[in-house]
Amino acid sequence: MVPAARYAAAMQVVDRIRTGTRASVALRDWGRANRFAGSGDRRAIGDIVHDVLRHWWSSAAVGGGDGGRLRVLGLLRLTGVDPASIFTGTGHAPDELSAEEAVQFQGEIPSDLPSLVEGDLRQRFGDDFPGLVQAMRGRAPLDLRVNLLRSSVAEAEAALAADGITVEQVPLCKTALRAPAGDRRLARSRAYLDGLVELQDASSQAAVAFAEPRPGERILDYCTGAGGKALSLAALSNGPVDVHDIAPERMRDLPERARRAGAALTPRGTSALQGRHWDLVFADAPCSGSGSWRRDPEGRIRLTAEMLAALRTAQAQVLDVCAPLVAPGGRLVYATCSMLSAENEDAVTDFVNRTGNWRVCRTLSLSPLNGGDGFFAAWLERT
Ligand SMILES: C[S@@+](CC[C@H](N)C(=O)[O-])C[C@H]1O[C@@H](n2cnc3c(N)ncnc32)[C@H](O)[C@@H]1O
Repeated sequence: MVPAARYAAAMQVVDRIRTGTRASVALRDWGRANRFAGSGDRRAIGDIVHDVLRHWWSSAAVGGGDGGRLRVLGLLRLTGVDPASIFTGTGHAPDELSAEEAVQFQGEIPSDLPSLVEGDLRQRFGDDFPGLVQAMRGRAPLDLRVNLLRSSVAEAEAALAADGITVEQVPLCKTALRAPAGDRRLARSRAYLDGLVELQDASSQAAVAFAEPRPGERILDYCTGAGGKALSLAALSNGPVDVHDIAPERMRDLPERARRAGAALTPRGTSALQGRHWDLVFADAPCSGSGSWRRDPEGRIRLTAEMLAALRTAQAQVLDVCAPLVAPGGRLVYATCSMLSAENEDAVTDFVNRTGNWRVCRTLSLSPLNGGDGFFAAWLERT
């Protein structure tokens, strides 16, 4: 497919997303209905669609409407691509621009953050808010975590270099390496297949390092999910980690991941937690994911006030259930990949006020302005 035809396809997909279809479903359906398109075409169309999602409101404003065609027009203008080179009307390219569509947008460009959270972020970031908005429109970097159970940072760098993958260290965390975005050799590289490196954003790594998992400690990852943090906890503590999730099926790939990483992870059902204690309980709570909206840009257009309220309830539950699991003298580290006060500082302040015998010792607050995803962590101890 020529580039203009890919943009035309992206317009169709965006039209479906706009009416509520998940982006992954709309892209999959488009691929099934257009079998002539190769994997390179499908990837390129997906990239355009995700760029539109990252510019959801600004592309509509600058393009002059909220349909797929005008959002793609807006995206081209915002990213400095001449629309006339795409809207040619030839072959499978989009039709030429009408006189009305050719009129340039004059006015203030919206932030591409949902109005539900924009005020909070504007207040939090102050003078840095415009920089945050710009950063959130970009694509997320491709970060790796060196698995200290299998390799040193230098050895991992050398193994990646042997497969032609050049990485750079990320200042956010000593185990974090950044690979060129979209480097598809990674999944076949020896460093990855042998468990020397894992895919993990540098801020996630920094949140685990913030919890200071130490050798010999009893550690529970209470919201394990796919297990990225659990593997990281095991590597930093050089010891076993107990893993739990309210939806255990989310941990189904973990035994294989743990085997590859050389990590000792022990699944614990909810009933098996009663009456037991851990020196470190790590609670990577369900959240809006606002810190990773570059990676999952659809999240920003789907978030509703009801979802946020439900997440706040779940976060409070997670904190309340985790508190009694912490051994005397131990710590509870609450983490989210969110940048919203409601899910972060407010959630831990409410917990401290509710329980009366916990305090916040310190917090970590990261955003894309620090170079990785947005992330929050709070170190909580009993008073
Ligand atoms: C942010 S994700 C965890 C991501 C994971 N730690 C990782 O590093 O890939 C949150 C997880 O919390 C789980 N969860 C939600 N509510 C929970 C609860 N009340 N108790 C325990 N886990 C819960 C979800 O099933 C989900 O897997």
